[in-house]
Amino acid sequence: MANYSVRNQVAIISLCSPPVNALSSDVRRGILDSLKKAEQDVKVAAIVICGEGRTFCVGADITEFKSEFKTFPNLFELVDILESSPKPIVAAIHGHAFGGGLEVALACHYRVALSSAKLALPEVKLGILPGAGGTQRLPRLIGIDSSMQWIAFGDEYSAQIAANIGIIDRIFPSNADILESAVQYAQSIIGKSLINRRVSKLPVKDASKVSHIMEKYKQIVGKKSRGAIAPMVCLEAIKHAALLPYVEGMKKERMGIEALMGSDQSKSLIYMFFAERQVRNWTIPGTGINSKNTKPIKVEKVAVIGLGTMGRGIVLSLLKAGIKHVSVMELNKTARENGLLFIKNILEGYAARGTISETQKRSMVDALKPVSNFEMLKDTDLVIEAVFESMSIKKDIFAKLGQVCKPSAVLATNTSALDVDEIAMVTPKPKQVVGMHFFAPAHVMKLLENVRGSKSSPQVIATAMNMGQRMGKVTVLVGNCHGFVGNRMFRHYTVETDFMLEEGAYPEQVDTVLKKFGFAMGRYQVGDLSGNDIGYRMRTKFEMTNKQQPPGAPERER
Ligand SMILES: CCC[C@H](O)CC(=O)SCCNC(=O)CCNC(=O)[C@H](O)C(C)(C)COP(=O)([O-])OP(=O)([O-])OC[C@H]1O[C@@H](n2cnc3c(N)ncnc32)[C@H](O)[C@@H]1OP(=O)([O-])[O-]
Repeated sequence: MANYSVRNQVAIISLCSPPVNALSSDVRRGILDSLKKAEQDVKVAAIVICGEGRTFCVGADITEFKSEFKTFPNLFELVDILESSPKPIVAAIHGHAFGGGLEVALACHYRVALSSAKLALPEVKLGILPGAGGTQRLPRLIGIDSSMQWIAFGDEYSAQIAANIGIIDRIFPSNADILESAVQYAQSIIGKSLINRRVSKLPVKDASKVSHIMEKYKQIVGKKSRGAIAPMVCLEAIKHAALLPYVEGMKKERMGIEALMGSDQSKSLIYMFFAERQVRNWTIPGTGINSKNTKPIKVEKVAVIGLGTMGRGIVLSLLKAGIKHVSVMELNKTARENGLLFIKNILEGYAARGTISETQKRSMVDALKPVSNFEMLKDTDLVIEAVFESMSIKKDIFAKLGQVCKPSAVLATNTSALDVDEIAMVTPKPKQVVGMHFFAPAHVMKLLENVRGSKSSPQVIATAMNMGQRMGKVTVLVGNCHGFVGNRMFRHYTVETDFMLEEGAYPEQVDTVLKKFGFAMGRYQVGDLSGNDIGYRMRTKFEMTNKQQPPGAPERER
């Protein structure tokens, strides 16, 4: 749906489809009907398209993909109708202009945005390409090179970056009223020629360099998006913008999206998109307790115990989440020094690449508080233990934490398989204990498995879930059983790869095939990173490794 009103010669078309103004068929129809009204009204001299609520528009409605091409106007028809309007149209962007939302904005004659707005063409992350002119209009505005960067990786950019490269015409402060500012802007452009404002009519500036740029991105995409089909199809579509007239380029873009939509890769990525959102709505089966009716405990001070591979990654995740007080406890002096150095080097790297500013880097370093004894953790809100995977060591630590930490402190164990209830029982308040199972390297991997012990209180669970979301993790609540969910799934994968070793393959051969298929790391590389000894200890503990078996006995018999 879209609402229509007129203010001082300016027609306002506001997208109204909470929560994110996705371009469903109703919204597209609403825009078209409003546009007709504005064009027919002689008192209207300019048009503003904006979004109601928290955002401008996040793109096509993913739930309607199956019928996307069937209902008029579909998005690729709508953008051409908008661009050919005889009255100037200004896109007023706040929140997000993503995917089809940005493509609508590119079809408008002017684009203004709040400085806090974010822009992206993230279709590639759904296994498709921008199919409403994005691959044809963006290169005409910002060139082939930047377009390949934006479209083949789908990352989001700030309004300021978008303004610097020519997508946004005017930025307003983040606290400005976007609609009021856009209406004033629209009044200022009334009567101006639209000749250079229709992006599809512009030439592509760096068109002559397309082959060279294409080669560069093919190399990058081949490494960064191994096995993914959509990024290469995106590059091809952008190449056509340089080589073909707009109308022909659009035909190629359409062929690209039709080929990708409905592919297994796209179906899986769309499934993931919704699944990642669904897990935020956690529930404790059979109790009526859920994310909606349980509040997390306020967490300002966090401590991490252990600065090995996992601990370092967890500390970095907390710093990136903006936690201002992260105590790090590692009794071994060399491990402590190495760990802190590792963390600082990673932060330096982020700052050098521009992922964080120098000021953010300094405040993250300031947030690091090395501590040398348990007493120093007494006013910590959340402690995450990330030491060696040994029940006796963990029990020892939790017994001490139970003595020194304040009663409301949440005590989390980063175990990958151990019984959270057994750990909790050594503390005076087992309801404060929960599992937070990170995956190595914890500052990179998006998955966090929070383990609900039989005594964990709803508030403690809510706190762990909330902290995961603050860290930007896909945070899943699971029950307490051997290997939880992640490692139970991973086990089937490792069993099959281990069969291959038994049948004569080398670990590096197995890894090469897996990486070629699209895995970021091979299975044996993962083992080296997280420590093969951990798996060995688990198997031994559960008597799955029978030392009486002769060498060469297949894994299923060991
Ligand atoms: C021909 C077509 C060509 C075109 O090029 C194709 C496209 O545009 S493809 C599209 C290209 N665009 C994209 O890929 C952008 C996809 N969206 C995003 O990346 C994030 O939503 C965004 C970062 C924008 C906001 O993050 P946030 O503030 O944390 O908010 P949130 O993420 O929690 O979402 C809130 C609710 O909205 C739901 N929902 C969201 N988007 C869509 C959608 N497009 N559709 C339907 N639903 C959508 C989401 O499931 C959730 O529902 P629930 O029931 O409450 O769980």
